[in-house]
Parts: sequence; structure tokens; C-alpha cells
Amino acid sequence: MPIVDNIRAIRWEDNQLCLLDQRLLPQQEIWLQLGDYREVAVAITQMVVRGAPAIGVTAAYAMVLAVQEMRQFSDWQQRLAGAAAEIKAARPTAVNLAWATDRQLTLAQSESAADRAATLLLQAAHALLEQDIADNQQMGRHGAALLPEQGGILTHCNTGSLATGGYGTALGVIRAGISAGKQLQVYADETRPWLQGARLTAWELQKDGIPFHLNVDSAAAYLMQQGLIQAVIVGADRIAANGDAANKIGTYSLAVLAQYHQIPFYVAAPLSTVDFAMPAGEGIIIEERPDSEVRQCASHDVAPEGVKVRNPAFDVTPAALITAIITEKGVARADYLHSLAELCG
Ligand SMILES: CSC[C@@H](O)[C@@H](O)C(=O)COP(=O)(O)O
Repeated sequence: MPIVDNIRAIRWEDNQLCLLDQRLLPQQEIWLQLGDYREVAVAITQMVVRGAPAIGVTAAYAMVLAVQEMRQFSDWQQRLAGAAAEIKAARPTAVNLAWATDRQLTLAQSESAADRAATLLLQAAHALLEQDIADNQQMGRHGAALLPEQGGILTHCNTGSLATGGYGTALGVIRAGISAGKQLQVYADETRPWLQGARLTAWELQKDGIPFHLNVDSAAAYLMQQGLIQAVIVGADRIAANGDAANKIGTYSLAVLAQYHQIPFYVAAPLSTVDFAMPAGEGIIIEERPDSEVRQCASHDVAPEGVKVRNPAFDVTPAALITAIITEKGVARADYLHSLAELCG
């Protein structure tokens, strides 16, 4: 069954950035039109758009809006550097945010004429979006070969078209596996507290007609014990040079469980998610999100008022628990330090 993935959540129209508001899915499909880079930074912080590659593409367009605003000033390059710092501060963990913003800043700084820089940055943002989709499809081809011909695949958070330019990383691998004729049954973790799995992954899988069950996060061990899971595949927000991978909170627990049950545990991410400047996972900044996300469920209070909360949005899975890292250039295996560097060429 070939998968017709036609979900695109980031568009550039009438010189504005249009984002499908992921906070409202699946109940409402509302597009926001943003014409100011500051609004885009807020949209990233507030999760209108989320998922590491999608945040990267969004930041590239935010830089277009910023250069368009700054080009009237003689010190436009300096002002643009300030805007870049504001955009990068929107969320700390996904490296794609800083990676895409810095790429755009470097490009702008290589050009002395502001108007020309604005044109170049827009072209670069479009190219980044298209490249991300192509990379994900390539990643899908590499990763699909690792999946069993049939069986259950557990995934966490949302790593699909909504989390990227299109097609997805871990979900892209699943899409490619199904397209290649594999009989896969997806198990989608609901992914408390923000419910990316229940709200977004379930929406994408249903649209594509991919067979799946939605399960609570704490069912993972039981599903593995029952022999229902043949592989776990997740995305990543930042991969350290040694292969330690930061991803949505709960990923580390899945990797520990997968090792106990002797199930392969795969991470699928573009090479832009690898932070070669970060030697190991312990240096990765883990975002702490608002208490209300834990105290509430679907905007309803569930915990007593005033309780203290911990809400780390990500955790780091040690490289030793990762069977392989699937990238657009091929599959890396331990020793990741060399294997990832080799893929980068
Ligand atoms: C292709 S997406 C990979 C990761 O970005 C994804 O798994 C994830 O953790 C997203 O977290 P989010 O907080 O929704 O931005």
C-alpha cells in the first residue's frame, strides 16, 4: 500500500508564514498567518509548531521576516543577529532551531546588500523545507529495510509530517515500511503531558490509513511482554557526537524496556539533528515546560491546586541502548562517534 502523505503544516504565502496550529489538532484545523519574526518565536515556544525539523524550517522563515524588517536600517546585519538570538531562545533542546537560524544568519552576513540578503534567505528557507522532505523520504528508505516484514512497531511522540517539513522521521520510516508492503501494526504512545501521540500521530496515521492502536505510555512494558512489539522507533531533538539522543520525555524508559525485552530500538533523525559540538548527552539542555501541562489533562485540572510539579519535556537515551541511528545518508551503528562522522563525509 503506497502511502499518500499530503500533510504540510508549514507554508509561505503572501509574504507571510502560515502555520497549522498544532495546539488545536485534531479537533480544529486552523492556520495562523505570521508576519513578524517575534510572533514566530512565540509560536515555537507555545507549540503552535513543534518537532525538531519543523522548528528548524520555521526558524529559517522567521529569519526571512526578520531581514525584511531590518533591511531599512544601515546596521541591519547587527539587528538581524539580535533577532537570531531571540528566535534561538524560543526553545532550548532541539538543535535544529539554532542550526537553521545560524545558517540563515551566516548567509545574510555573506551579503552586503540587505535586499539581496532578503531574497537569498527566502530561497534558502524554501530549499530547507524541500530538502527536509527529501531527506525524510531517503531516511524512510534506509530505515524501512530494518523493520520486520510484519509485526508491531512502537513509537513515541509525533515524528511525522507535522514534526518536519513533511513525511516525517520515525513516522517516515514507518510510512516507507508500509509503502514497501510490510504488514506493520503501529502502537502509538499517547505521550503525556502534551499528548503529541494521541492528538497528532493518531491524526496522521488515521489520515494515511495505517493500522494502529493508541496506548497510554505506561502500557509499553506490558505490550512488549505480550510479544506485540517487534521494534521501537523514535525521533530525536539533539544527538550528541557519541550517539546519546535527546527526545521526548519517556523515550529513555522505552529504550531500557526494549533492551530488557531484547527488542531493537531505533532513532531516526536527519544529520542536522546531530550536534557534533556536544560530546555527550549530559551537556544537552533539557527544557522544563509549564506546570499546568502536568496538573491538567486536556485543559481540565486533574491534580490538587498548588501541587509541586516536575515537567521535563525531554530525556536523553544513552547511545549504548540504541540499536542504530537512521539518517538520510544511511544507518549509523556503535561506535557512533565514528559512524555518524563518516556519514557526514
Ligand atoms: C521528527 S521529530 C523528533 C522530535 O522532535 C520529537 O520526537 C519530539 O520529541 C518533539 O517534541 P516537541 O516537544 O513536540 O517539540
